[in-house]
Order: sequence, then structure tokens, then C-alpha cells
Amino acid sequence: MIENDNKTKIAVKNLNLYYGVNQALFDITANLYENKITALIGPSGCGKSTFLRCINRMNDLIPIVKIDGSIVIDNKNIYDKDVDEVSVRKKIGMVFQQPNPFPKSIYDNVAYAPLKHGIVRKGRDCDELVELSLIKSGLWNEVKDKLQQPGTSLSGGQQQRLCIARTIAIKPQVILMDEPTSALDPISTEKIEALMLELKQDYTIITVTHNMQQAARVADYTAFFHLGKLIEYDETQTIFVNPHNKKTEDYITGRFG
Ligand SMILES: Nc1ncnc2c1ncn2[C@@H]1O[C@H](COP(=O)(O)OP(=O)(O)OP(=O)(O)O)[C@@H](O)[C@H]1O
Repeated sequence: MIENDNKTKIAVKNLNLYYGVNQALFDITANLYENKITALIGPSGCGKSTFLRCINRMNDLIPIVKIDGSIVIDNKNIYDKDVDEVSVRKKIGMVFQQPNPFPKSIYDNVAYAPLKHGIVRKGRDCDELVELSLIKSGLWNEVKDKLQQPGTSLSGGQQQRLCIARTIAIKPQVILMDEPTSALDPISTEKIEALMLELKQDYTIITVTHNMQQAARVADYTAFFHLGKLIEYDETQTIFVNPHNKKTEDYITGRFG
């Protein structure tokens, strides 16, 4: 365990995950910290996305998945029988690799979920929430005059910021990002990274990335996975400058993966 003064937002304990008979995660234990960015890195197939999807119970959607262990968020194990996964997903937002706006207007992309969940009613409250979410995602100035245009009419980078606005609009506490910039050009990537650094003031962010420079630029903490095991987890600086495990060192110096 890392010694520090951070507040734990997500406590993962002895987490194992099986896809049918294949075990994909082995006994993962880690505390993920509030208002920090944690990057999950490691070679393809090592379980990063699987681990990320455990945090909002997205893997429950896959029938063959079996999970044991616990993920405690704000003193409650999200895998307890009395927890409903929809309420978990409201608290833990997710942004995917491919920007995936709904086939709706820019406005409706942001307003849809808050209206559905009764967070706001149609009218001024909703307008304000849409505006605030788009301001926070750094998109407002680019879209304020065309809110009724389709979300899909935006550029890839703008669509990804729209998806971030959509996630923020339901007032989550944690934002999970699965390779959020891998489909974007360098300028859009820079914007998303700057946005992540701003958002961490209000949210806990866990991001999967193949881009080690990105992890080094944005993440406070980095977790290195290999073959379903959490090999090393520490401050990003330590992982990249002074890793304790030989496998971590080999990976970050490009010797495998
Ligand atoms: N829906 C699924 N059904 C069965 N096995 C799966 C499923 N999703 C992932 N796996 C397996 O679980 C292991 C971990 O996959 P996962 O996608 O979590 O890795 P990853 O580190 O995110 O990889 P990448 O960097 O390539 O996205 C792999 O062996 C993969 O084949």
C-alpha cells in the first residue's frame, strides 16, 4: 500500500474476475484516491479495461463474467446484493475510446440523462445544466450558437468533449476513461488532457492509456498491469523514474508490450 495523506475514494480488495473459465484479473488490491488522476497502463490484454469496467459494474452486462472481492466506494461495497448497478453507473461516469454521441442534438446529448433520471426538469434548470456541463467540458464557446445541431456534426475531439459534458451532467463523483484520446489528433488530445487536469479538482479520474507520455503528463498515480495482475502501483513519478519491479521497468523502457 502507498503511504500518503490522500483520501481513498475507491478501495479495491482481492478482486478476481473470470470470463467463463478464463481468469482475467488476479487478486487486485488498491486504493484509488479522491481528486487524483490514476492511469492504468500495461500491454494489450493485461486487464486494464476489464478492471476499469469493474468500477462501474459494466462487466455485469456480460453474462459469463464472475467476480469476487470487493470495491468499496464511500464505505459501501458496490458488489453488495442490495446495490443496484444503475445507481452505481450514475455515480461513476464513463467515457469511451470512440466518441459515441447519441444521434440527437448537442443539447439533447447533454440533457437526455439528467431529464431521464429526474435530476432537472425541462426548461431553465435544464438549460443551465446543459450550459454548465458544456462550460466544464471546455466546449461551450464552440457550440453555444448551434445547440440544436446533431452531436455527430462535431469534430472527433469536440464529440469526445461532448461525451465528457454528457458524463458530467449527471453529476458523477468518479469519471472512468477508457483510452479517451486514442482516436483523436494531437491538438484534440492536448485539449482533453488539459480538461482532465481541470476536472480532477471536482472528480476522481481513472483512465486507461497506451500512451505512456500521456500517463506521465496527467496522472498523479499509475498502476501497471501485466497478465491480469497489478504488478506495481505508485506515484507516477516513481513508476516512470524509479520503478521497483523489473517488469514495470521493462515495460516503461519499451522492452516489451
Ligand atoms: N467480453 C469478453 N469475453 C471474454 N474475454 C474477454 C472479454 N473482454 C476481455 N476479455 C479477455 O480478458 C483479458 C483482458 O482484456 P482487457 O480488454 O481487459 O485488456 P486490456 O489491457 O484493456 O487490453 P487492450 O489494451 O488491448 O484494450 C484478455 O485476455 C481478453 O481476451
